[in-house]
Amino acid sequence: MHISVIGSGYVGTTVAACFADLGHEVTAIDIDEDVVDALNEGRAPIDEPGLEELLATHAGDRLEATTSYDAVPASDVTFLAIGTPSNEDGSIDLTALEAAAEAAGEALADKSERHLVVIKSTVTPTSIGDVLEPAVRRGANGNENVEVGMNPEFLREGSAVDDFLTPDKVVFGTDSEWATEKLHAVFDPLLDEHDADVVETDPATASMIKYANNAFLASKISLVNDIGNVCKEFGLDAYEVMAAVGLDDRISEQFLRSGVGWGGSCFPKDVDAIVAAARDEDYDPALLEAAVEINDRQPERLLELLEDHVDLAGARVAVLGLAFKPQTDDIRNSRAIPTIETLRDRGAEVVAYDPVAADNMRERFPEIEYADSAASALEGADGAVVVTDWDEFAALDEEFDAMADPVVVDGRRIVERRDGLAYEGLTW
Ligand SMILES: NC(=O)C1=CN([C@@H]2O[C@H](COP(=O)(O)OP(=O)(O)OC[C@H]3O[C@@H](n4cnc5c(N)ncnc54)[C@H](O)[C@@H]3O)[C@@H](O)[C@H]2O)C=CC1
Ligand SMILES: O=C(O)[C@H]1O[C@H](OP(=O)(O)OP(=O)(O)OC[C@H]2O[C@@H](n3ccc(=O)[nH]c3=O)[C@H](O)[C@@H]2O)[C@H](O)[C@@H](O)[C@@H]1O
Repeated sequence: MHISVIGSGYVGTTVAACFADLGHEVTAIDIDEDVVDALNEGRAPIDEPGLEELLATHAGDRLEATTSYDAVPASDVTFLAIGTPSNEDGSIDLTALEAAAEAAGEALADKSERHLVVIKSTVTPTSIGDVLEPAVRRGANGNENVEVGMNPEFLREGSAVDDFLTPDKVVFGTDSEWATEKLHAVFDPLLDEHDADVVETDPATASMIKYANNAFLASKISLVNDIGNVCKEFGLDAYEVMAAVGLDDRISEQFLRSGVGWGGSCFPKDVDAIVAAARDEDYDPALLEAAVEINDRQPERLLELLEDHVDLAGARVAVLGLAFKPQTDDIRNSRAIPTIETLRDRGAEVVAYDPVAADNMRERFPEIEYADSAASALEGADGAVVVTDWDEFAALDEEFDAMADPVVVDGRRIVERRDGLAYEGLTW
């Protein structure tokens, strides 16, 4: 099959490279020429394990990239993987996706065979019917051969290729059997290799499945954080408690790590977007609002625990970990951001360290100090907090002895407790 993928960011690049690997002819389309050049040279514009290898194998062969939409009508199916950020009020901003949907429609205005345009981006349940399908139709000048479907994506940053190629489920949201069959033709090479559940539904339900998935996972972590805070009050270890709770199949052992909370480019924006969409329909999703509030409070609790040991005004505090999770340099909505902001508000001098994300954080906080190792961040510090669970922090030991006062508040349960180190766990 010939597939065009519009948008070559985290999702679009991964999807395009994986479709090529599954044997399809793929054209990746992006407005960013640097991204297009990188793809054509077989280089990954983003850092994801396994992606560079796939691109190097397929670029110039089954995969090509371009800034032109001319490849759209020549393909059998088109996927749209454009960003869907938040407006100021948390609601979904469809501007970029709507523009790309209309441009895809324009490219298809004269196509005489049926063509499926699939929304891969995360969009609210009314987005396709109210905004995106009309945009495609407007562009296509009413060409009845063009149909719109939805295929939400569940991959995680840091394991994008592996997650895409070994999904638990794939969701096809379509308005016709023909469109469902097209999506089967796209995904059957994957489903032949890997057993995954296939959910066939309509586009609005498919959109909601994606939000329900992310809202559930984010709320699960917030619930675990709430329970973890209670554990801490009783002097109990939330990790021991949740390890036992997770043995219940109905709960599962995954996403039970309590601590400083969830960040990243999707959980915060997606929970905000579905909350805003629900409020638009005059429903207040109280549990989702509470999940956000608990998440916002965790960095503050981390620093309250530090303040039990250190007077923050004038103190030198090491912040270990800046990325929103390990194995990425992505700092979007990282819990390190409110942590650093509050430390500075309280008059602390911040020295930050992350193995890969420091350059990105420097753009956000150019005025703080960045150390080139955890050891040098800790040297002479009056206190330390751990915000990201990088493996290397588990090996820290005598480095704490070089602190002015060896105090660490661990927001991710990664540092080893030992004599001579005042250690506080956030929820243990
Ligand atoms: N990042 C992730 O891990 C996941 C993201 N998603 C969803 O997938 C969607 C895309 O997210 P990302 O890939 O992270 O976004 P991104 O921001 O990394 O990539 C978007 C790409 O679209 C390009 N673009 C913008 N306008 C264009 C146009 N008119 N024509 C062609 N290209 C255009 C940009 O240059 C950029 O390369 C979002 O809705 C997101 O919520 C879903 C699952 C996972
Ligand atoms: O829609 C998306 O973009 C994606 O969002 C998340 O993926 P991602 O944000 O890449 O990363 P996760 O591994 O889910 O971690 C998100 C945040 O939760 C935190 N987390 C995760 C698990 C846990 O037990 N505790 C916890 O605090 C992480 O530290 C991180 O800050 C989802 O896991 C993906 O399924 C989804 O496709």
